[in-house]
Amino acid sequence: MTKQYSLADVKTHNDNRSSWIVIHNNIYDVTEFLNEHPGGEEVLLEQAGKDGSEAFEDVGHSSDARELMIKYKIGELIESERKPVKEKNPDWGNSSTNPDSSNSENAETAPSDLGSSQWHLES
Ligand code: HEM
Repeated sequence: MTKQYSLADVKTHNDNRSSWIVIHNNIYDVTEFLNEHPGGEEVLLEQAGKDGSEAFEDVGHSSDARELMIKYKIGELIESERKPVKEKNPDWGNSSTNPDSSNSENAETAPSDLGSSQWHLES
């Protein structure tokens, strides 16, 4: 059974002794993950005790990251506090980067066309 918590519950876990973060109505206990997070513990602590969905999406986390989260899930928000989830496509690149604009006239890094065929991920 998935446990349910309110935002008020989450709010009490807002430092490095206990860090809970809400992402898309799920609650994650990232206390043990703080010093493993590739993005650093600072950013996690900044979101600890609250809803970090937007911050999480802004980073454009990989699907690996999304898999990894499952491990830290401890529950869900109570129904009355859930928000509609606007998930971005977890695929490479998203809305803001249109493949059409890969008109590599302005080739920043690739030396002629020997470079990687993969398009450049700004993050
Ligand atoms: C349980 C929650 C989270 C997990 C499992 C997680 C996991 C990861 C992973 C695996 C990466 C490496 C890059 C990637 O695979 O996308 C990453 C990078 C990063 N994460 Fe998270 N993350 C979580 C929450 C957050 C939150 C709430 C923020 C808030 C801002 C955040 C900010 C970042 C940043 C800034 C980077 C570095 C991006 C870069 O250096 O290019 N993460 N995270």
